[in-house]
Amino acid sequence: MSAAETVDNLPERNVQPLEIDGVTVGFGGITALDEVSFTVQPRTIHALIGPNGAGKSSCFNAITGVYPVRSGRVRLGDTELTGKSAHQVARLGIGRAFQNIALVGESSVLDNVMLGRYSLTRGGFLSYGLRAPWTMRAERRHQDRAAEICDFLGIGSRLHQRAGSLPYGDQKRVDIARALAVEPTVLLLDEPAAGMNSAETAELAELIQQIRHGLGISILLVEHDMGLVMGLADRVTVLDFGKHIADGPPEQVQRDPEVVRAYLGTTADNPGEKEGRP
Ligand SMILES: Nc1ncnc2c1ncn2[C@@H]1O[C@H](COP(=O)(O)OP(=O)(O)OP(=O)(O)O)[C@@H](O)[C@H]1O
Repeated sequence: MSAAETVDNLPERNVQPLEIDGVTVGFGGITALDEVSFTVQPRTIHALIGPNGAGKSSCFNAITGVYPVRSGRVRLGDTELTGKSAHQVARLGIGRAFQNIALVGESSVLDNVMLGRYSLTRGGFLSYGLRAPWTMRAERRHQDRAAEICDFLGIGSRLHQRAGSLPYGDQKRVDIARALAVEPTVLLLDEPAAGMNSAETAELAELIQQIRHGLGISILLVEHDMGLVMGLADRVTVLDFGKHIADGPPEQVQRDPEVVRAYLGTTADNPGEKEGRP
C-alpha cells in the first residue's frame, strides 16, 4: 500500500453538483428511465419520488454504476461517472445506503463500517492480508476515522457490538456510516424510512439534517414517506413510468397537477384505480 492511501492523504473533495443528463436505462423492451435529467446542487437535500415502478431505483443504479446507461451522462462536477464501475463511483465520491439493510450481522459495527473504508484503499483486503507494518498503521487510521463517523452518527458506543444485535434504527445508522466511510460528497439514501415507526422516522430526519450540515455534503433521497420528503427536501424531482414529470421546491411539486395525477391517477374506465401499476 502506498502513502497515497493513508487517511490524511485522501484526495481533497470539493462538493460539486451531481448532474443526471438525459439518462436512459432499459431492460430488453422495458424502458425503466427515459431521458431523465436533473441536478443535485451542492449541500442540498434532493428527493427523488414517484409511484411504484417509476424508475427511482433504476436511477440510483445508473448513478452508482450498477446498471449500464443506454444513453445520457452522469457527472459529478467535471468528473464523468458514466460507464464507471460501482467501486470507482464510490471512490469518486458517491456513497450509497441501501433500502434493505445489508449488514454482516455477525460482524462488529466497526468491521461493517470498515467495509466501506476498504473501497478507499487500492489494495483492499488483499494488501491488508499481507499485514505489512505501514498497512497496519494505515488500517488503524482508517479505523479511527470509521470510529469518528460512528460517533458523529450516535453509534460510537456500539463499535464492538455485533451489528445484527442492534435495534433497527441503529442498524440503519451503521448502514449510513458505511456509506459515509467512503468520504462521499453525495450520499444516496434509498428509502431510509422504510420499516420505521414515526418516532424512528423523526430521528432519521434529524440525522439527515445533521449529515448535511455537519459534513456539508449533498443528499439524494428516494423515499415513499411524503411527510419526511416534504419536511426535509430543498428540491424534489418526480418520476412517473420512467419519465421526469416535475421538479422544484416541495410546496410547488405537491400542487403540480401532473404529480397529483401520477399519485392519484385514475383511468376513465376504471375510476379509483391506478393506471396499470405493476
Ligand atoms: N433488473 C431489472 N430487470 C428488468 N426490469 C427491471 C429491472 N430493474 C427495474 N426494472 C423495471 O424498471 C421499471 C422501473 O423500476 P424501478 O425499480 O427503478 O422503480 P422504482 O421507482 O424504484 O419502484 P419502487 O418504488 O417500487 O421501488 C419497472 O418496470 C421495473 O420492473
